[in-house]
Order: sequence, then C-alpha cells, then structure tokens
Amino acid sequence: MSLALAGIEATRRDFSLGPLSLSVEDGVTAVLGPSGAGKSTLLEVIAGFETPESGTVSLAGTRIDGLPPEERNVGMVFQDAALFPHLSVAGNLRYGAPEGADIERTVRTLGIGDLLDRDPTTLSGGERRRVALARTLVTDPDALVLDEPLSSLDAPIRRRLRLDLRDILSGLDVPVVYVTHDQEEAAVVADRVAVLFDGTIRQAGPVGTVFDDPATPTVARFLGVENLLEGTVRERRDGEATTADVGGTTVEIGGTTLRVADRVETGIEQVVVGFRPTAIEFANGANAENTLDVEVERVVPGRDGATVVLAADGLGRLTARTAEQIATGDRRSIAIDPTALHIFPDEPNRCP
Ligand SMILES: Nc1ncnc2c1ncn2[C@@H]1O[C@H](COP(=O)(O)OP(=O)(O)OP(=O)(O)O)[C@@H](O)[C@H]1O
Repeated sequence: MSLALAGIEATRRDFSLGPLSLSVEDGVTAVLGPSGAGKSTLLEVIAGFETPESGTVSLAGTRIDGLPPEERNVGMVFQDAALFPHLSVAGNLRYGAPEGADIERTVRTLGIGDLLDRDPTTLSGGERRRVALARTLVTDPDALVLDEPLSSLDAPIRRRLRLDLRDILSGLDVPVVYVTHDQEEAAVVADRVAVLFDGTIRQAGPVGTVFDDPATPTVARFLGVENLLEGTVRERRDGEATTADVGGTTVEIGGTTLRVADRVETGIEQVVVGFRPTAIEFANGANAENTLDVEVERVVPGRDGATVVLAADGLGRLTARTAEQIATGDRRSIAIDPTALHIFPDEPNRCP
C-alpha cells in the first residue's frame, strides 16, 4: 500500500501549505518541523478534514481526495487522544469497530488488557494514548496518521512509549505518517523522515540520510547542527578524505582555515560550513586537524555533559558539548574532525 500526495496546495487564513508532494510507503514516515510549519494541516489534508485548493491524495493508486473523511479508511490519532468519557475502555474500542474486528489482537498488541473495564477519565496520559491508538487500529485502516501522539507526556513515559510505538507501527504493514517536532522521537519511531518548514518539504528520505546529510543550513540547524559559519573556498584537493591523506576542501572563515572532508564543485566559492556541538573535541594531540584556540564563555551543565559556548578568534561563537571539567574563562585548544563538517554550497542557503 502506498499513500501519495501530489501538488497539494492548501490555504488557511495567512498560512499556505505547499505546493507539496510526498510519497509514503508501508512503515513509518515522520513529518518533522517547527511549530506552525503546517504539520497538522498536512495530516488533515490526508485524513480529509482540510480540503486543498489543488493537488491529489491517493491511496494504493486510487484517488481519495474527493471522499469525506469517514470514507477514506485513513485512521487519525489526534494530539489530545480524546476518548468517549461515558463509555468504558472496552466500549470505546467497540464503538466504531467494524463487524468482525479483531479487538482482542489489538488489545494484546498495545498491552491494554488490564484497562478494558476502566472509565477513560481515570486513565494516565500514557494509558489514554494507548487506548486512543487501539481505538483507531481496530478500524483496520489502510493508512494511519498520528498528530504528536506523545505530546504533553512526562519524559520517562514518552521515552518508553516511543519504543513501543516503533514496534507497533512498523508491524502494521500500512503507510503511517507520524507528526512530531521532536527529532529524537522521529529518529526512534520512524524509518523515513520529511522535514517541513513554512508549509513546504525541505528534505525527505531515510532517517539516517537526512540526519547525517542535511540538505540546507535551515534543515541542518533544525536537526541540531548548531554551528553554521559562512566562509570562502580556498583550496580543493583530491585524494582520500582521511586524516592521513588530506583530500577535501579548505575553507577560510574570518582568517581561520578549516579543512572539510566534503568536496565542493568547481565554481562554488561562497559556502556555509556546519557541524554539531559533538564534533568539537577538546584537543590534547598537537597533530589533530582543524585545531583552534578558544576561550570558554559559558558553561551550561546538562544530563549528558555540559553545553559550552566558546569564543574562537575569527570564527565567532561556537557551541560544544563535553563531559570534561571546564570552566568559564578557561583557554583551551579544540579540534574539529574534518569528516564531521558539513558543507552547504548553494548561494541561497546562507546561515539561517
Ligand atoms: N483552523 C485554522 N484556521 C486558520 N489558521 C489556522 C488553522 N489551523 C492552523 N492555522 C494556521 O496554520 C499554520 C499551520 O498550522 P499547523 O497547525 O498545521 O502547524 P503545525 O506544524 O502542526 O504546528 P504545531 O507544531 O504548533 O502544532 C499556523 O500558522 C496556524 O496558525
């Protein structure tokens, strides 16, 4: 089964979604984007609650965009996981389930057997999400869309449930569109990701590809590539891009040069170089590449080490993450692995 959107354009007062095309195969595709990007609007176009001005929505090759929501067989799980308060959990599951629905199997899959006699108002947030998902799954949908299904849950429950969701959703054999603004959640639950900004898809592909190789500085910044620096190409070198054989590109940024293992086409001079805070190492070895002297401006302790703001001559401020003992005012030497640097060649892709 595949779900395909082609040339979708929808307007909501001041907001325009699209033009947008997206193909979703069986398995989980996360739609990831900041608040107001149009993620919910996109789901509503798929489920039939929003009518686009142009474009088509097809399921298994058949157009469904002319059908009302109840005839599309697209299951939708809403953000607030609303259940019928006057029915028990079992009553909620039976309500709307088609003749012969395998409620028993869904109950087992979601591990909610103990909850069947409960009044929905007595459920915890996590339990309510499971029941809301179960209620949608018993309708045996041909496609499933979920709008931030784990929002407003406590972090530990969220972490546990997203692992469960991964197993449950990927076992369904239908296309699943999973909306979230949380990149970690997307990486755990989904196998593909589409990044939505200002109503358009900026990049779509396997989770690993999009996270490792963001297409533009805007996508990169959203995915945690916090250091983005504008520079000029000084040298292009062939050869294996390894530490032993210095291939790649040399970029000058404010009088400092950085070697990037990526290549840049001839003719492109102005680039943006990006790297994650974790790409910065506090160097001990003198022969590490891309070594810079920095001053520690700020240290913010965190769960996985500290986030550190560094002032680097010529480069401005950099953000690093480290478990090392470090204090404001320290002068340190850092090294940035050339293979951890991204290079964005296009002129319109300036630092966001
Ligand atoms: N019913 C509506 N009427 C008018 N404008 C709307 C309506 N629903 C959403 N919008 C606007 O459309 C834009 C996109 O909203 P949407 O809810 O799709 O974004 P989102 O990416 O899901 O955001 P969030 O992560 O905050 O839920 C926003 O600017 C919002 O204010």
